[in-house]
Amino acid sequence: MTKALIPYKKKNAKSRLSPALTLEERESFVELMLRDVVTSIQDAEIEEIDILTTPDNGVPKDLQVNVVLDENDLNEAINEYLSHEKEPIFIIMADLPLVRAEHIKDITSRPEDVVIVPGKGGGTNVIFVKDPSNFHVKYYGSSFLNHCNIAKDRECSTYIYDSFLLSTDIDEPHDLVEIMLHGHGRSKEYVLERFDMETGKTRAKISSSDA
Ligand SMILES: Nc1nc2c(ncn2[C@@H]2O[C@H](COP(=O)(O)OP(=O)(O)OP(=O)(O)O)[C@@H](O)[C@H]2O)c(=O)[nH]1
Ligand SMILES: C[C@H](OP(=O)(O)O)C(=O)O
Repeated sequence: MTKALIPYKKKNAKSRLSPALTLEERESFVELMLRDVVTSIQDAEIEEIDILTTPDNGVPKDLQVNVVLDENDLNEAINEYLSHEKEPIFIIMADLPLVRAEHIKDITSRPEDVVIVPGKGGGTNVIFVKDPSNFHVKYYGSSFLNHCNIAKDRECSTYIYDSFLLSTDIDEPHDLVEIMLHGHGRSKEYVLERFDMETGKTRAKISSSDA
């Protein structure tokens, strides 16, 4: 049975959003994005969700998830987790509030050994791996290429899942407008409350609602 794994960091999360959000706002906002991701996974009928986080990062108690604590960095913590798993794992980052249940159902029903969803700029937003102990992750930098190479080295058949919404991780202020345009759930409510949208002849962008 497929399990979902969400790596999650709350403390000083999303430093690249600092030009738009204060520390307190970023820490509240990542929790709302996490809630939206969890809801979509539950809507996709994946019953077991593990949130991999560090001891000082409170996961809201009302979420129906398991909390797995590991103080090591992202790659070490995930690789330790994968090394003990025998069933398929759907690894999704917590900064993907645009994910829908349909994406998750499509990805987890693929026949290949590994499915990778690229993030913009070379990152990796989702990895679905059928045999987790035969895989390891290498996030940061051009992690999409790292993960394609790891799958190749392990002789895994691989599918690259092409999706605008799932490739849109929320890293930088300009990504917030995508939540206004295409989001749902609590993160969308938050962004609509906190910012205005500027539209015109150029791309839509956020502006401060109290400007
Ligand atoms: N368990 C764990 N998760 C992490 C850690 N660092 C980041 N994450 C999670 O990994 C995913 C991708 O992280 P980033 O996009 O780099 O998020 P971030 O580190 O909060 O953002 P920046 O400070 O802007 O780089 C998100 O789901 C984070 O919550 C970590 O040290 N441990
Ligand atoms: C974790 C990292 O996220 P990014 O910095 O690309 O958002 C990656 O996808 O390798």
